[in-house]
Amino acid sequence: MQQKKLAFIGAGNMSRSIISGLIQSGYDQDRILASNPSTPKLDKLKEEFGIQTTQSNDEACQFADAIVLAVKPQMMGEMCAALKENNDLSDKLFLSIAAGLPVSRLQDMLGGEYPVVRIMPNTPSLLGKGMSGMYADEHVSEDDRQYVDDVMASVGKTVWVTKEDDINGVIAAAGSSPAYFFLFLQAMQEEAIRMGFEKDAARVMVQQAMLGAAEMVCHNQDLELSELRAQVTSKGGTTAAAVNTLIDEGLEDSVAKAMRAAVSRAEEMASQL
Ligand SMILES: NC(=O)C1=CN([C@@H]2O[C@H](COP(=O)(O)OP(=O)(O)OC[C@H]3O[C@@H](n4cnc5c(N)ncnc54)[C@H](OP(=O)(O)O)[C@@H]3O)[C@@H](O)[C@H]2O)C=CC1
Ligand SMILES: O=C(O)[C@@H]1CCC=N1
Repeated sequence: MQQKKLAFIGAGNMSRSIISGLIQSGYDQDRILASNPSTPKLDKLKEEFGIQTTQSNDEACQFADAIVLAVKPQMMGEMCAALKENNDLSDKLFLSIAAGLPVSRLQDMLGGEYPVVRIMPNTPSLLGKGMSGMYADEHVSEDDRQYVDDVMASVGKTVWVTKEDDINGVIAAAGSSPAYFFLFLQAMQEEAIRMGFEKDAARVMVQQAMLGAAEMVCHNQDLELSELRAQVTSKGGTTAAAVNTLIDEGLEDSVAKAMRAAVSRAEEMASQL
């Protein structure tokens, strides 16, 4: 992989996930820098991954060939305004991981038609198990697309979308979705505790079941998900009783509604920011 000097502006959860994955895959730590207004997260990143850190976004900008815009969408306007005021942004490649902010809006904020790749990653990038959807328009060169793909592929799987709006679908299916699974596990753990298990035992059971189920899915690409489910479900047995309850209680409809809510919220953010 090309090892551009890469700066992360905003050293929160998502930057940490990507940086961790990058270091594990051998990216040169001296070519990664993170900036953040407060120091505790920076100190942790420096200690754990040996990367450079600063409290100055301008310093980060001057260091970098490529800049990951990793602040909350609501902070992006103010942060970019200061960046363009104090720095020459020509020759920079921007990678935005912000939900709900289109490339054109980011270019407005940065004050020029700079190359911006929109990325929708997720936090399992921390373990190299991320899923990132990406979009780039004609301002981004083939080389830069390849670089961004290499960066995100080093922390998980990547997919490119050709219509920018499809990034919102990626948010619903992959960016936000780890939280859906955590909620499901949380509900299961709580019920196992009510059934009398210790908290730790309840957690081990549900997490190992989910890990096993995820591995089954990944290792059986030729089988439909419904077939994997059928293999667990004995006729008239316990699984059928449980799964039919989930279906009768409207699980599938709830999941569909939740995913559509994520898309709607991304659209709403795009119109508000
Ligand atoms: N978390 C997730 O699963 C995903 C998040 N995203 C996107 O990633 C982006 C970051 O989210 P996430 O990491 O969760 O958020 P966090 O709140 O964890 O991180 C944001 C960081 O930005 C810092 N910050 C605030 N203002 C500035 C500024 N002016 N200059 C530099 N840094 C600043 C904050 O510092 P401090 O805390 O010190 O104020 C904080 O450390 C968002 O745009 C989100 O949409 C995308 C996909 C998944
Ligand atoms: O909740 C959010 O808005 C961000 C985007 C996807 C995951 N976290």
